Amino acid sequence: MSSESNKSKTSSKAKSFLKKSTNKLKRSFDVFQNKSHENKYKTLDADETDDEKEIKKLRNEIILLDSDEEGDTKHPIEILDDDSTGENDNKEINQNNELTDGADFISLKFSDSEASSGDENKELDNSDDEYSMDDNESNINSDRPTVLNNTPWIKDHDHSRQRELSDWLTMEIKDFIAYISPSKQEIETRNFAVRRLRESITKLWPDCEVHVFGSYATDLYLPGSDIDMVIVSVAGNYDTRNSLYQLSSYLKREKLARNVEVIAKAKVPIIKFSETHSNIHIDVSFERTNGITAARTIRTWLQETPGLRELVLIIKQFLSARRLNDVHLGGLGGYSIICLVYSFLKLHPRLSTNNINPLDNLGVLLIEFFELYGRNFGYDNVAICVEQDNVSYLKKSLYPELLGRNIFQLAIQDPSDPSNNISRGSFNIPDIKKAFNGAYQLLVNTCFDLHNATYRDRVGQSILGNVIKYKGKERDFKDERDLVTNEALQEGSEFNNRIVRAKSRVYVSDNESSEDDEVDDSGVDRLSNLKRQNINKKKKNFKKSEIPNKGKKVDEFMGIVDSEDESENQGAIDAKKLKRINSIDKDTKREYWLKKGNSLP
Ligand SMILES: Nc1ncnc2c1ncn2[C@@H]1O[C@H](COP(=O)(O)OP(=O)(O)OP(=O)(O)O)[C@@H](O)[C@H]1O
Ligand SMILES: [Mg+2]
Repeated sequence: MSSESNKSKTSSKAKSFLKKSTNKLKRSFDVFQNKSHENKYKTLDADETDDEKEIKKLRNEIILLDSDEEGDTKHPIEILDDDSTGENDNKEINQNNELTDGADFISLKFSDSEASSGDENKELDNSDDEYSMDDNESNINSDRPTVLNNTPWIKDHDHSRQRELSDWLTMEIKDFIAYISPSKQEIETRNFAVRRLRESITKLWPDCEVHVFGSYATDLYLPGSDIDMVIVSVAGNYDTRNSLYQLSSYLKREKLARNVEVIAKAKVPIIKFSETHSNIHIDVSFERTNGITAARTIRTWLQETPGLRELVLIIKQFLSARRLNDVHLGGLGGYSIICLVYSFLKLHPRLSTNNINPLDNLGVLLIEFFELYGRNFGYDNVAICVEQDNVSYLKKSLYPELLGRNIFQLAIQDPSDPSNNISRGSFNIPDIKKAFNGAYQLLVNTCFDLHNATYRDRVGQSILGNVIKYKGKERDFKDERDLVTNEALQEGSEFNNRIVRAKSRVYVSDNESSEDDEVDDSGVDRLSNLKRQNINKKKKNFKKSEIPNKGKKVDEFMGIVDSEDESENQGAIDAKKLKRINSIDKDTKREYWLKKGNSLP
């Protein structure tokens, strides 16, 4: 057969594949374009439970944050305190605050009367809108004070001569990301804080390991983001109230922490504090490895999904500026934001068919993100699944474990625990949805206005300014991530590599392998296995039927290695964690072999 006909065969195959996958994706998106879909969000407020009403009430009593105050840098970029003289520091948000009086375009105290304002934007409103744009929002009305001070990222970065507004927006997004990305000094400060805490905590508890997860370990942090740390040990015995209080006293005594708070009664008990040198907020949890696993997954997503970091940081800043990112107040946490953006990008028909380049189309993608989650997403019908190789939408009704008390609750299935809804705490979906819809309209309106403006009027304008609402300290505009290593990111990646190497050495004989065995082959999961084993040891005697009966390398699989095997395994698995696992005490080993022996017929 000629190479020509081969070529045409391949290209028709490729076309048919493209068509099939586009159709599949179109179907996925059809969920949101159901013509008969009835907008039920108008009545969302009425569905609030008493708890939610109470928390809403509380939200209006949030103390204003003062980012300059010693010991509090949690949200240096909060917009709540708009008063540069500092006169209003630490006052409660009251009816005059910009968040409650609707001066921000997301009115947190949304009422029917507010909904009917905004006539000037009527033609852009759709009939379902609960949101109407405030007159003050337009970026380009010359009667208003310049927004230049609030948009430092456009300084010396003028894109006003771009013909396509979407290109301008893409460039502005990139400028903002460079502006908000960490400087060398910020990375060093975070590294130092982690090192200092790790060294001190392992002095107190020599048998523990201190890991970093969350946004610092994934490079998805804003200047004010906290650092999430977890203490893990082979024995798994640090998840007690006693440990919580022991560590919090130690941190205070050693002057490692300020503003220490012990949250003992939560589902995940933690200690919260500010690290004394850096003032960075730290959350320490105990004996939970799922955050480390999640960080590993997110790093992989970032590597394979261009545009993810940019959009996540924009959405994070957007929600943080409106105080809609705090899960304790029903907001959307960092992990949920990542999953929303990731699933959006993976399921975007034009991205998954390689029809457009995400980095060249960040502007359009941002608008589409706001459109999807602000207007079209069927929160009541659709759950999001971000499993490896299976990013998809699920029919919510088939997953009762993901349903919350409210049918409009956002549902994101946790890839490492399918029964966990990552966004279960985010009960304030009505305001989040309004905010996204507001951002959509604001961006569309601003682009429309700028499109019709003269080039002279465009100079010095920003498309993103009112969406971003950045009011933090002036930054140096330097993304210096390539000048200094983020040690948490590096440790995480090294850990990944070790897992890949370890995977190739781990096997169980075919006829004896079980599903459980095959998933649990990472260092972290070995640790979990071992912990589970220890817990079992404490709780019950093994019945014969429950005793593991694995293939010849099951000991390696379980992280339990006899001394003669050690040299071989040590070469492949030089991880500190695994060394620790390998050096578990002889009683555990004996117990394990005993059980193994008992299982023999
Ligand atoms: N509801 C949840 N279910 C399971 N794991 C969660 C949940 N919320 C948080 N986590 C874990 O905690 C980590 C940190 O969560 P967090 O919400 O602080 O996000 P983050 O990426 O660190 O964002 P930020 O920069 O705002 O702190 C997540 O990466 C995830 O591993
Ligand atoms: Mg965090």
